[in-house]
Formats: sequence, structure tokens, C-alpha cells
Amino acid sequence: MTDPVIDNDATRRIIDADFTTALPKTELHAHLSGSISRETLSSIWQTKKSQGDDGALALGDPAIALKPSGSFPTILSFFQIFNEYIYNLVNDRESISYATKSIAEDFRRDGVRYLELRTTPREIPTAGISRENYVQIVLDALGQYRNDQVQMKAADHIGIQLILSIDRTMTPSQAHEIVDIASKYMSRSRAPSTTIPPPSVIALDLCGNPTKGDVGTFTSAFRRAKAFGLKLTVHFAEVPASSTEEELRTLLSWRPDRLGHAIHIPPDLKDVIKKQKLGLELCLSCNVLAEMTQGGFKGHHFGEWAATECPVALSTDDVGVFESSLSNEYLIASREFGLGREEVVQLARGAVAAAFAGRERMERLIGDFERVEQIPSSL
Ligand SMILES: CNc1ncnc2c1ncn2[C@@H]1O[C@H](COP(=O)(O)O)[C@@H](O)[C@H]1O
Repeated sequence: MTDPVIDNDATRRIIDADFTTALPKTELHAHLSGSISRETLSSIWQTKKSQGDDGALALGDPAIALKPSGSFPTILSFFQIFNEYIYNLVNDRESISYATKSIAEDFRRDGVRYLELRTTPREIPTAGISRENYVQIVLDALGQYRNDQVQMKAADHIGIQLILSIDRTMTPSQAHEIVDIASKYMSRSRAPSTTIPPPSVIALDLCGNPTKGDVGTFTSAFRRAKAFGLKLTVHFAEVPASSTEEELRTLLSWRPDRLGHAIHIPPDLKDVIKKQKLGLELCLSCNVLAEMTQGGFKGHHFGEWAATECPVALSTDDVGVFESSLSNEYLIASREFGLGREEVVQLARGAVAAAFAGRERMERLIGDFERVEQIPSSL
């Protein structure tokens, strides 16, 4: 856990984990399978083991099979975690549903009040699950979680919407299939809701191993998604190999609403992004621990973008892998970039501005900020 920071204003108010946890937060870049905690993976493994599941037994206990705390994958070894372990363990209705609800609860407990969770619709023939079934299972789990919250009338509830990811290794026809599913499960209601809005698909994402695939093959799928009214976010300039002028111009030609990571951007394209005031999903711990950026936290490009008019949403990316919660990311930002309390609150407000839900849907969260801003130094 990151050390507390003393705000350098006259009141020297402490910015600690209590404060950043209490801060109503918006998480906009979290991959479902990467957000499953080790405890949840262990519990799924134990259940499968007790049912005599040979596949789970062969995988081994996640507490041992996945690297112990404190040791992190680099961007090059990272994708194996999913292909070789998590996708082989979380591979049926029960485990997908349980993992989804556990993630929702983990974010809620960390003080996240609005979450745009993203996931790649997976076909799992061994469990008779099609890509569309996968999306139904996740939406059903989120819907049940939401209904439980409504019933409990929890004050610190979380609203969750879903983003569907297209993986860079997919074929164009698989990408179009995901666009069809996204369009089928998107909400067409613009009405503001006084309770927690039911989950629906809100946007499309492009993700996956950035050293693979040709983004140009997805242009027609992303254009069609935009025409359906889906919002777009793309993983952008994650590694030098995926940061060619050609690739980045292709991605920008889709008119994305937000960019994820946004690391290796040439100066002329930075100007385009600033002019369009695109929302940026920036992941401090993921980028530093996976060695995607240089110069530690202080060298992270967050410092550069926070000074622009682009709304910045600090995000966790894969909290199950990097083990830094969103409240800890705010604490790191405060410590490494010298942010006082007001600036930390402003940062959290900026993330609201980048959300796809729209201002009316985010009203409640904005009200929460007003309450936090009125708290002088009691926390
Ligand atoms: C460095 N950060 C990243 N860059 C690119 N893609 C990433 C990622 N972190 C996760 N994913 C993508 O999300 C999938 C896991 O969640 P879902 O199965 O979709 O829920 C990974 O397989 C990868 O394709």
C-alpha cells in the first residue's frame, strides 16, 4: 500500500488510503478477466478441484501458479496469463458469473461509484457458450448484482456499464459479430435514472497483444459500431510496434471517443488529440510495472496529459494482475505528482467528464463530489 501524502497547503491535510477510498471514483479502463482478484481465482479453483475437475487440477492453485505478489509480468509475458491460465479456469457459466459479481463488489468496496467494465466476448465450446451467450452471462451477473444493491438500498452503490472488446488477433468477421452483439445489447434509453441504471453495452474497445494484428482490418467494424451509436475507445500507442504513424492515424480515423494508455505518440498526433480533447484512460501501475514506460512513476506521461484540456481517467487496467486498486492509483498520483486534496478531487471529477454514460446519468456522482468538496479536513 502506498504511503500517505501530506497536502502542502496551509492545513496540511493528509491524503491517505482512507481519503482516496472515500473519494467517489470512476473507473473507465478495467478488463474483466484481468480484474479478477487472486482470492476469487483461488475460490473458483478450489470449487472446481472439489468437484474433481481435471482441467483445474492440471492448472494448479492460482496462488502458486500465478506469480506471487511483488513480481509482475512485462508487457511481453503478460498475455500468456490469460491464454494459459485464466481462460482455462474461468471457462463456464458459474465461474464467469461468480468472477463478474466478485469484481463488481471489489470495485464497490474500493469506493468506485461508476465502472465501465470491458471484456472480450469469448466462445467456449467445451461449455456450450457462444460469444453472445458470454455477453448474456456477464450482463445477467451484473444485473443480479445491481438488483441486490437496489434492494439493499446501499448508499455507496456502484453503477456498471459494459464495453465489448475486439481482440487484435480476431478476424474481421469475428469483429463484426461482436459489433452485432454490442448493438443488440446496448441501451437505447437516454432517460436519467434515479436508481442505479441497469447494465447494458455502452461501447466498443480494441485491445489485445499490441505486437499482433493489423488494425486496418477492423476499420469497417468500428465504423459500423459508430453508426449504431456505440461509443468507441481503443488501446492506443501501447508499445513502439503499435505506434506507427499509419496505425495511429487509422485508429484516429475511426473517431474514437477515448484512448487507452496513449504512450508512444508522435508530437503531431498529440496536437490532434489535444485539439479534439479526447478522453484518456491512463494506467500508472500497469504501465510502470509492465515496463511499458520509462522513468518510474514520475516519468509517466500522466504528468504531461494532466496539464492539458483532455479529461484524464486514472484507471487500473488489470487490478487482479497488478494489484493496485483505483484508490491506490489516486494515492500514487498524489505522491508522485505532488497533488493536493483539491487537485485529487479535480482529477476524480475529470474522470466523470470522460465517462460514456453522459452527464445526466452521472448526476448522482457529481453530487457526491460536491459533498466531498465540502468536507474540510475531517478525513
Ligand atoms: C497492458 N494492458 C493491456 N493491453 C492490451 N490488452 C489488454 C491489456 N490488459 C488486458 N488486455 C486484454 O484483455 C483481455 C483480458 O480481459 P477479457 O478476457 O477481455 O475480459 C486480455 O486477454 C487482453 O486481450
